[in-house]
Parts: sequence; C-alpha cells; structure tokens
Amino acid sequence: MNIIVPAKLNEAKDKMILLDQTLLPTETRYIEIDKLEDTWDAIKKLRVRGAPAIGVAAGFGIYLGVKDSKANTYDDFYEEFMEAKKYLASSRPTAVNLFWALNRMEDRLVKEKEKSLDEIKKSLLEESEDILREDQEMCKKISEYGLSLLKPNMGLLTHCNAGGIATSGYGTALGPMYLGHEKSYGFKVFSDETRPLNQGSRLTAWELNEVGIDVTVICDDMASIVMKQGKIDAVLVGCDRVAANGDVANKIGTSGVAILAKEYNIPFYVLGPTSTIDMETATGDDINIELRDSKEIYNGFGKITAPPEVKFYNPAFDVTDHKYITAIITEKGIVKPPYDENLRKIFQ
Ligand SMILES: CSC[C@H]1O[C@H](OP(=O)(O)O)[C@H](O)[C@@H]1O
Repeated sequence: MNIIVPAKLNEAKDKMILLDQTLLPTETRYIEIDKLEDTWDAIKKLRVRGAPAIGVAAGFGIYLGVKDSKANTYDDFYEEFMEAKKYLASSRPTAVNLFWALNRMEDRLVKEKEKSLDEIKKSLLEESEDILREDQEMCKKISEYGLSLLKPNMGLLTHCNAGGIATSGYGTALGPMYLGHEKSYGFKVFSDETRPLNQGSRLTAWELNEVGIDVTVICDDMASIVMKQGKIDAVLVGCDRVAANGDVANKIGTSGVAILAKEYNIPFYVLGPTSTIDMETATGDDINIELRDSKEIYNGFGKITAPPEVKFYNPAFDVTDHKYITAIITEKGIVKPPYDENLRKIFQ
C-alpha cells in the first residue's frame, strides 16, 4: 500500500515536511517548517491533525525547536526544552497524543541527562523518529484486529477522518478498510461529511477514493437513514482521548452516531493506539473539549451561511459514553467491556 505520511522529517533532518490538510481535497501541497511557532500554528489550524499525527508532529516539532539551542549546560537546555513543551502543549487541548508525545520526549531528555548536549539532541531526534515508526507499527496491528471483526461486502460508516493522514500513514478507523481492500473485501464505506470542517468529505472520501475504495459521502444528518435502510453493518471511528472507563472523546457528532448505532443494533467500534488511551483521566467528564472559532461554522469555506452577529457554539469534539461502544480496537488487541477493568489490563 502506497501510504501518505502526513508529518515527517526531510533527508537532512532539519525540517518537518507536512501535508497541509486544510487544502485537501482540491490541492495536495507539502509545506516545510522548522520553527516551533510554525509547528504550533500547523497543529492549531489543522494543517496537521488527527491524534496520532499531532503526536508525531509534536515530537518532530520540539526536536526542531531545540536542536539549535545555544545552551551549554543541561539545566539551561532543559529549561529551554520545557518552555518549548509548554508552548506546543497549548496548541490544542483534547487529543492526548500531543501531551503523550511531548512527555515522551521529555522522558528521553531526562534519561540521557548525563550525556553531552550533542548526544542528548541526537537522542531527541531518535525518539521523535521512534514515535513515527512505532505509530506505523501500531496502526498496522490495529488494522489487522479491526479487520478480524468485519466480513466481505459489509457497509461501513465512519465519522471525521481517522485515516492515514490522521496518523503515521496507515490509519486507525480506516486501517481495516485499507487492509480489507487489499484482500478484495469489497467494503462500501459511507463517510459522514463531519461539519463544520468536513474532515469526512474533504479527507476521508479523498483518502479512500485515492486507493479505489467504494465511498459515499453523506451529510451528518443522514447517518440515521442509511442505518435504517440496512446499508450499514458496522461503524468504525477514531479517537482523540479514551478515558480509563472507556468513554471516548472524538470528533463532534461521534456520540450521536454511536447512539444511532445502538438504536439500530449496529456494532460501534472505536479504533486507536494505546497512545490515545489516557488512564489518568477517569471518565469522559474529565476530558477538556476544544472550543474553536465560530467562523468555522458560519464561514468555513468562504460562504456566509448564518448571520455572523448571532451566537455560535463550536465544540470540536464530544464524548461517547462507553455504554455505546461495542469494542475499542488497539494494537494490543480488541478491548471489550467492562472497559474500566479491561483497559487497565492492556497496560499490565
Ligand atoms: C486517528 S485520530 C483522528 C481523530 O482526530 C480528529 O480530530 P481533528 O480532525 O480535529 O484533529 C477526529 O476526532 C478523528 O477521529
């Protein structure tokens, strides 16, 4: 499979190459960045987006942000690193992978404390590349576990984009679709547009169409009719943060799809790497939901579609209660209820 890696380093390892996802599906443009501010901006503006992809970009971003540090003591370098970490952590609050990746980079820095600063910088580069490589391996395993739950010719519904460009290239929710396509499963995928930023129509439909997978775009309010008409055999979505009790924060609208799936007795699967599971967050009530600019609602794609002077509410995510989730598929296996017990087990 010819994968698209949304965030990677250039050959010289002094710039990050990002697929600018705000321009899809009409333009495929890669941008080169090396400044911390540009990484922050790319994450904030969803040029790079999707929990695992954000984690990969954060790893590369903080390495690029400190690699030319003039500090000549560990303490001074550590202080600079922590300022960079705090800054990147302020870009978006919900996807735990951002914080997971930054914490992992800090842990590596502390682990190499006794080495020279040059050696420490090399270690940070190595850690950032490990984050990318390991996510690719995790997504491949998630795809295999996910496909084990599906059958040829199934109708699948997905919400937002949890594909290759939301991860390190192989995808989470879309991963089993890619793997099934390679095995001629003949899936028919229904992709919710996913207002307001339309990651489903702009990104998921683009990704799947690029490799020849049968995809139909529907408006978010059409999920019920396609389920009622028997077109959907399973729902597969990604995740941005899984709480310890199995509540899942994912793109706004996901919880509604989950409730519909329950009503129509359709399995609802959440797919994501263990780097998206946050055992420190007890329940979905404790997850910080990002609120975004109202313009995304009334002028997201250049046309005014509501009186700008009225009030708007633009939460970028919602929380699906664990009771609506059939299984959470990770690289370590398929986790089923009771999630509070079984999520803990995969970390033992
Ligand atoms: C593979 S995680 C993808 C996950 O991230 C998306 O959010 P955003 O596009 O705002 O970064 C969405 O929740 C997807 O399910």
